[in-house]
Amino acid sequence: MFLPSGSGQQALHPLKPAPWADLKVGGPRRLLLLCSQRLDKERQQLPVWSARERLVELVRDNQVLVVIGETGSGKTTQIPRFLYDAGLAKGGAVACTQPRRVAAVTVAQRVADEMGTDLGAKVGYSIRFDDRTSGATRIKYLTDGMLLREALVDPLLQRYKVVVLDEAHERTVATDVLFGLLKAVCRQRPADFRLVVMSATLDAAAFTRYFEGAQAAYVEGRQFPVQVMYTAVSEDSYQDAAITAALQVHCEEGPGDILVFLTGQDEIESCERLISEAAAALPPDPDRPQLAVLPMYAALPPEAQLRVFQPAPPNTRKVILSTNIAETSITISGVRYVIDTGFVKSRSYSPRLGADCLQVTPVSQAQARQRSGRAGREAPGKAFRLYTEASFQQLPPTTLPEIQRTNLASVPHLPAPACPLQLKALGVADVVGFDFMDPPPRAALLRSLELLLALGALDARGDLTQPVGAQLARLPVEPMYGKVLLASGEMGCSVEAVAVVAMVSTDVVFHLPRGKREEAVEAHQQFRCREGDHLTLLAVFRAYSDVSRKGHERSHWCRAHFVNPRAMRKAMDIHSQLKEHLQALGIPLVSCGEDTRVLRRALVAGLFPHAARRQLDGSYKVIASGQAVAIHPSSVLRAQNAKPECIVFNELVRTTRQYARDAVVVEPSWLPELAPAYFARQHANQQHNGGA
Ligand SMILES: Nc1ncnc2c1ncn2[C@@H]1O[C@H](COP(=O)(O)OP(=O)(O)OP(=O)(O)O)[C@@H](O)[C@H]1O
Repeated sequence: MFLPSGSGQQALHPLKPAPWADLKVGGPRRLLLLCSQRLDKERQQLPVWSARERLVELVRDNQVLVVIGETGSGKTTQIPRFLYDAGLAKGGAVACTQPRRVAAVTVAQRVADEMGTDLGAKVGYSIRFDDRTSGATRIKYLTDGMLLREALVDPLLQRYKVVVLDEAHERTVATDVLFGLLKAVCRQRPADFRLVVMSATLDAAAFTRYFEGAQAAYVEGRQFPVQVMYTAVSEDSYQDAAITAALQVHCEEGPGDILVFLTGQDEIESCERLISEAAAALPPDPDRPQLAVLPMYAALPPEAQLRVFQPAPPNTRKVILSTNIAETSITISGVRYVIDTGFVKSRSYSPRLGADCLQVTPVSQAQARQRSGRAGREAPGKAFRLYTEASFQQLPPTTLPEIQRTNLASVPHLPAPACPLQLKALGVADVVGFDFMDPPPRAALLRSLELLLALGALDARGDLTQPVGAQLARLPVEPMYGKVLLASGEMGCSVEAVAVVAMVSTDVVFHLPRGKREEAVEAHQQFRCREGDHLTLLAVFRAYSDVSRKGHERSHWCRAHFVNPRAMRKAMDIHSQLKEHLQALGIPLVSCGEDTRVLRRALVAGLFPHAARRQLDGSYKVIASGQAVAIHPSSVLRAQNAKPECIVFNELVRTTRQYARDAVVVEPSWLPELAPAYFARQHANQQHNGGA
């Protein structure tokens, strides 16, 4: 690997803002038909097209079909439609699940374009807090978590005649729970329900064994070849290697956009800066296009994510720096080159911490193949793996199912919490004995049941409690936050609690633009609340709500205060949905005004498993696990001299050390008062283990 010669010697003009920034996805109605005619030709070139009659026949004849086909062969966009066109959804609809929200949205848009209809009409999508479907929707792309939520009110999924579980290799907790539920639905609806399980990288035998009697179908061929390249020797720093490789491709390869897989937002932001700077310093070359660097990660506002999908303007090459959210299902038009660092940030349970943490780990071979697959969607492509071929061979063939590596009590991306809570709400009495394809570790299940017990969602017999457990299962937030909402109703601060939960559920609120960081920090100062991040977010919410909705006043306010306007719009939307949920559950909406004590007590009532206490040396320890944590650098509590004695926090993140993110100051005496059974048990365990 080498940097293009002469780099860093001469500064070029900085990049101009991308002119496609304001484009909207979708187009005028009259263009739809023309567009769909062109797309019809494209879909007929896909490998699944020639297999369509056989696939439809197999689905007709078999209740469960496992489809394996190369990335880009057309599974996601075509198979749901084949089944719909063949009448297999008659009297109902086809649901197609996706592990990621961005995939559900963009694939639905593509299929709507191909069918010449508006999104939300015959084809729609449903993701948490965003439903784009109507009574006319017959093909619905949705996250697997959303299908689980639907199963809560409609356990036999009567509205669907066919469910397609796509990207089944990803094995999120939600998909694994769905496997078990759908197996039961198959048993109970033998005549009018069909299940299709799809992936490019799947152990078909394991699936046909699990879904007894299932057939497997292989779709041969891929549309375009992808040449895979490895490094000759191992790289010391995958970030440096990624930057070098991106510039190398830019300088040496023909036209086409570049998709780089990194692990997280911080890393993406620093690489974005470094690549832009290095590109600006390249020696002038009239034949070389401009470089536009675009980030792509889950916390990015949806509109910013969709910008990645807009074509680059003439004479510009896009470099998209993405986490694994661009790894499966999606097609980013124009991408011909993939740079795979070989790493991913994934959530796993740390027995040492007694909690989940995000850790950078090597990808599996299946993930590496999915990543490479993003390069050959519209033309032949190249994938540059920043590791040696020998290292690839040593990677695990598939990713360990999330259900086997996480704390099941709080899987944050599940819209309704925790699979044990979901399962209980779905009427599964014996969660430990549930027909999981790969059962989670018994200890993890028991731990999550324990947490649900501590939250009052289960009783001592392990049954769902009424009303608390049933209410928690219906709220579209993690059970700990659900508990905050329920407690806030009783304590008299639900107006504030709903706002806080909406704010922690939206995207990153505070905007710190490069070059204006100090100005932004200064502008944020007025919201800072000494008592913690939740109250700071509440202050932003209140200030924003006070601004008139007329004209562009709210946008102006956001700009002046360096607040992300989309995050605020999303928070307002979540806020109104949560309010509706609380009203439906009969929870009163009452305000505590300026009495933050009441609100902080409500936060303790739900977040008590995430309580940490200051030690003599000024460090913190999580009370439940005894592990050391530091308050996250982004927290308002870091800016103060006095360290609070006790905090509760949203989540643990592990970078160079363990951090507690989003923390609020609480009084230690509230913990045993508001969660007596939990802290009595903790105390007993510590005595038993000889701890302090
Ligand atoms: N938004 C889009 N823009 C342009 N082309 C697209 C788009 N979506 C799909 N395609 C085309 O359709 C092909 C098939 O996409 P599809 O997602 O159905 O494949 P797949 O077999 O499900 O792949 P994967 O396993 O990677 O998800 C792509 O390779 C691409 O050529």
